Amino acid sequence: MAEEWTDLPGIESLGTDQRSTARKTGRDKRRERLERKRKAAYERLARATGAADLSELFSAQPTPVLCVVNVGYGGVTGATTEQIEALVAPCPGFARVVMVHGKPYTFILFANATAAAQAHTTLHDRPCPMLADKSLFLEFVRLDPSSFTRPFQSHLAGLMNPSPDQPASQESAAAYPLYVDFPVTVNPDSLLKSLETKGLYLVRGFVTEAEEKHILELAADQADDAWIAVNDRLVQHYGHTFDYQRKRVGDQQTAKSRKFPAVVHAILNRVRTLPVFDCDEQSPENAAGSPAESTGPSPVAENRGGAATTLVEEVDSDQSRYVGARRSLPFPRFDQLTIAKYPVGSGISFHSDSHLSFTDTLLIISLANPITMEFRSPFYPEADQLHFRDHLESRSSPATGPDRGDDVRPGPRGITIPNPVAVDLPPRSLLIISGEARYGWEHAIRPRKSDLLYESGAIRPRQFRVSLTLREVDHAYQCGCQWKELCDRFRVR
Ligand SMILES: O=C(O)CCC(=O)C(=O)O
Ligand SMILES: [Fe+2]
Repeated sequence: MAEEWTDLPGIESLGTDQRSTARKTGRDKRRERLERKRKAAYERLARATGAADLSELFSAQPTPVLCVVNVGYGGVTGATTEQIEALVAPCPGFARVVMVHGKPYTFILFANATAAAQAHTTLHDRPCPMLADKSLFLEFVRLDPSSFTRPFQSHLAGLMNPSPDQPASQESAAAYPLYVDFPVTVNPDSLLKSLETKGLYLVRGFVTEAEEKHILELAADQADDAWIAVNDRLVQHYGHTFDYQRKRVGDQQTAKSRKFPAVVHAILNRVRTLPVFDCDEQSPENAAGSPAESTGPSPVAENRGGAATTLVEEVDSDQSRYVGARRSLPFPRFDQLTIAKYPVGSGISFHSDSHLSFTDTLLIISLANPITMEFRSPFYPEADQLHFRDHLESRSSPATGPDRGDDVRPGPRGITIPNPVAVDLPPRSLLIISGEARYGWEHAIRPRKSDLLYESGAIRPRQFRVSLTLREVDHAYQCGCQWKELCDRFRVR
């Protein structure tokens, strides 16, 4: 099948233009740019599908399904189902668009291979005015079981032929749960509870509406030049700066202010009363945001997710405040605050907050709008999503969730934490990242324009979000954790 692949348009010409820059015309340069984009798009698709050879996925012969290699749903350079539908609607034999949320590609289904071939001729490798003149790269999808993932294949087969005497449906693609490869949003409390065993706690509704309003107003009042642009988000540091180049804590002088806003102190004083914290550890006066006092090594600097997180007692109290395990985490002397503004589409790449710069236990407060944060760990195998789905299938309310069940095999019940795992952060929530979740896992917010909600199966468009991240500077600048691959003490400094 490799020969088939080399016949695919455009692939042979990758990187072949070696002429000197001096003699390049504007047209040559445009062509080169396009070739680079094409190469990157096919490489991205190979990574996203895990295909060793793209001939496993694509056919040189027309089939009724086209894959748009370089347009996915809602990413920064993505599109919506409706945009792609509008683009292909004039093509004879067009049936429907299928976008796999969170993936960089799109499928277009046609009544037959001839119709797909015509659309290929019309659209492939041509600038698309509806998508800011982006050139689309289209391939015919192989319709045998090795193509793409098996679950996707079975969904695709169902879509193409919903019943023997019914033609392929024209319904909106959003009605179909084609999200099999996408890490689901974790809202079931049972799964959140199992994440607590890793040191991750989500406290919904922790910040009051009045506090939220106050902080959002404070943020809105700041002049544009008071914010530092870090990729697509904007940040301000209090207490200490953070140097994103060197990936370590910076000085106090260049921080926006050495003092935290008063409202943050009020919130921190409530945080320390949560059952996860060992309340008697420190007095409230020097517990929160007193950078001038925090010059010696922290009493919790050696904790590193170790014995102090021993489970003491289950607490099953007021749902709106906190439900979780009582632990004896020492309460850090939080002295570094980052306020971040996330415009729609922006995120933060996977990272473990500097082990050397900060002690155990980080806080993330979400304001204004929800966002999905993902956690992954190199210390666990990539999760078998089917096991996780088995668990979800076993929940009692199948009617409220999307129909994900048609290829779920009977499997072990109980909770398997997926890797990566997605946690939805509602506005006014507090996320506590401690112990293994802090040292042995990385977290990220994917830069995209929407999140997929497991509970409803809905796609939730992103909206502007503000976060507060609170950490304790480790003045000893040391770490002895066991999670070496994620520890910056092993990075060249
Ligand atoms: O803003 C957030 O929600 C996360 C920020 C974060 O992970 C960080 O600054 O290290
Ligand atoms: Fe972080």
